[in-house]
Amino acid sequence: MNKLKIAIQKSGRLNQDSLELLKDCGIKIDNGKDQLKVSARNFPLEVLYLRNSDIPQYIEDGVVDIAIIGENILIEKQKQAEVVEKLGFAKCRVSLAVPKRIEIDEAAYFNGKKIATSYPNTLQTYLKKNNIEADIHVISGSVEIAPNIGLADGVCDIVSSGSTLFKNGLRETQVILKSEAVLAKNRNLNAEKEAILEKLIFRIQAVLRAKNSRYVLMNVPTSKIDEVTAILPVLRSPTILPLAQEGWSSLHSVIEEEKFWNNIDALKNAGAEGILVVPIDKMVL
Ligand SMILES: Nc1ncnc2c1ncn2[C@@H]1O[C@H](COP(=O)(O)OP(=O)(O)OP(=O)(O)O)[C@@H](O)[C@H]1O
Ligand SMILES: O=P(O)(O)OC[C@H]1O[C@H](OP(=O)(O)OP(=O)(O)O)[C@H](O)[C@@H]1O
Ligand SMILES: [Mg+2]
Repeated sequence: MNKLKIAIQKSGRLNQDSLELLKDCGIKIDNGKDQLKVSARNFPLEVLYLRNSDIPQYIEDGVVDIAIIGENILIEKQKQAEVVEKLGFAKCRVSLAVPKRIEIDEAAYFNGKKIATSYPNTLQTYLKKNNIEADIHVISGSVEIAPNIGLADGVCDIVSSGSTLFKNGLRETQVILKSEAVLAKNRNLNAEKEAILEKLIFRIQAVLRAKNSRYVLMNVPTSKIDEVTAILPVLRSPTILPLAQEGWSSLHSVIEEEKFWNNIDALKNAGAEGILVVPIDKMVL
């Protein structure tokens, strides 16, 4: 049987979350610490553990069919690949930063300046779009140290919490792009592989949807059911069961976690009590 080949980062920030996602999709694979290629035990999927920066080329060449990768790397490598699903982890941005003492915020500051980066294509595209002529100095890591050792006037690198910039006395001035882990695919998959991919995407979407949602149960005076229901942005309509105590009902529903917190006061004011919030494993609409 035809198998879909998926590239996963061998080690690094994406590795664990990628494997976890496949596991949550019910796909059983052995950990590839020593192996570079492992077949899933219960799904037509072959996992290849690769270096992040090599993956875009492998997708374009069809060495792998799909991959879990940071969208910023896909953009940087400028290879043929299609993003099919955003996965919600490894959220970061690629930004320009300067030493704190520089008080200029305008991108034009970088005219005639030297910028250290591991993302030369992303930076070049940004500079060109903004008519800035700067000298790009490519380094493969520890970019944030460059201004302190006199290697560059500024940096272009990944920022998440901002603590690496802070520790190195730098200040973020421009966000060039925002990124998160994505599922990307080769543009010319055959019909059989497309069918397997569709099954995988179906599972991934069920997992991601469930991650953001909660099952809520609450006790509500039966006379207040309409009022409480109006507050809850529900899937279809809530489940309502009578409580043993006369005049009270138990109301069950599914709600996005953020909306739950935004509506909690309104729910209580409307008479809901004994509110339970339960995680959901998978969610198929
Ligand atoms: N601090 C961060 N916070 C959130 N996401 C990040 C952060 N740093 C990197 N990322 C994202 O995670 C991806 C993997 O980062 P990681 O540092 O593990 O690998 P790498 O050094 O880019 O690649 P390689 O596997 O080639 O060594 C990046 O491409 C980016 O999309
Ligand atoms: O804003 P922060 O939360 O501090 O994250 C940003 C840092 O994270 C990444 O480095 P990483 O830790 O992946 O090390 P690496 O350079 O060895 O890849 C990135 O290159 C930044 O240096
Ligand atoms: Mg890194």
